[in-house]
Amino acid sequence: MITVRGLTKDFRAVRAVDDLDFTVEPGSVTGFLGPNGAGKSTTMRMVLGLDRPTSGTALVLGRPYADLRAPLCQVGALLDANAMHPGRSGRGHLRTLALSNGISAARVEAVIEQVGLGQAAGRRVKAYSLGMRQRLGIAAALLGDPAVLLFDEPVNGLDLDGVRWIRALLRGFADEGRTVLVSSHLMSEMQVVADRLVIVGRGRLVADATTQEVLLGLGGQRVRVGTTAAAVLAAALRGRAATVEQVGPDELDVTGLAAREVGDVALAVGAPVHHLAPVEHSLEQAFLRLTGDDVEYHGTVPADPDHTTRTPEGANR
Ligand SMILES: Nc1ncnc2c1ncn2[C@@H]1O[C@H](COP(=O)(O)OP(=O)(O)OP(=O)(O)O)[C@@H](O)[C@H]1O
Repeated sequence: MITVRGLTKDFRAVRAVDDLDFTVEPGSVTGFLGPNGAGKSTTMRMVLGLDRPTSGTALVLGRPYADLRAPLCQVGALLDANAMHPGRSGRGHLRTLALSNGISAARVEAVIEQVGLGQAAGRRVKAYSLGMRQRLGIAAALLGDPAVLLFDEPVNGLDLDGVRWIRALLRGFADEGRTVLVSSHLMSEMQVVADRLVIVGRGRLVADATTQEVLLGLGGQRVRVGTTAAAVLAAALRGRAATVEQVGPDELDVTGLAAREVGDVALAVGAPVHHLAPVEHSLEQAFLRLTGDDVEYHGTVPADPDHTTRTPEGANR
């Protein structure tokens, strides 16, 4: 388990992490999601004792990382796949780590096989592709067979095979009961792999919920209804405490009532219904709604065709 409480980190004038609170439980994959510069890496570094918090705590298995007796056997981490001695072989890199942590050479061979580097283990790291480095970094994280695993952007730069392999690996670790925290700025990736999401923007917690809850707008299921009596229906729905947004001349988005209830209200006020369906949001849309104001660096993007469906009420602030 990873427990983060009131975690804050300032780099001079920059508040990289701002009073974060969240818990990562064993047995599921928790996605740590946020735009570039949101503070994900800094948070992970503090969990791993590599950066000192300005205030607050980050505990692994109930202790600060520095107090763990055999850290490599309790926590495995992949932070930067390029942080390896380029002149060493993959096997040499793992043996050095193993030696300094009392881990056997047999275990080194086992993790080499587990990550599929058998053929390449004798080659120097500088000849490795990014995908091979990621595999080697993951082998290092697995060396001590730890209960807690942290991966910072593990699919960056990987081809589809590599991405699928990582997905299966993360799922397997969670199913074994390990605690798995995996950061990414790729919403589509997290939608596939994460059971829970901790979403940050500008260092602050934006959402902490199951992936399903985030997809449903953090509990606010939305129903889109097409009717030529939009004004009448909107007034009736508001009378039932629903939130209603006109998204087209003959179209309303309704939050706070199920599709069936919206249909019943329409029938009661005699509003003809042309279509009626729950709106499925992709995680990408939910993410943009949640972090829209918290992106550190905005680029210029084409107009969002779905902009009309955005409302602020899904945000958990
Ligand atoms: N060592 C440092 N010195 C000064 N500022 C830093 C340092 N490390 C991070 N920052 C700043 O802290 C903020 C958070 O950065 P961080 O790398 O933690 O974000 P991130 O969510 O991991 O981003 P990315 O997805 O781009 O990796 C940024 O504004 C960054 O510029």
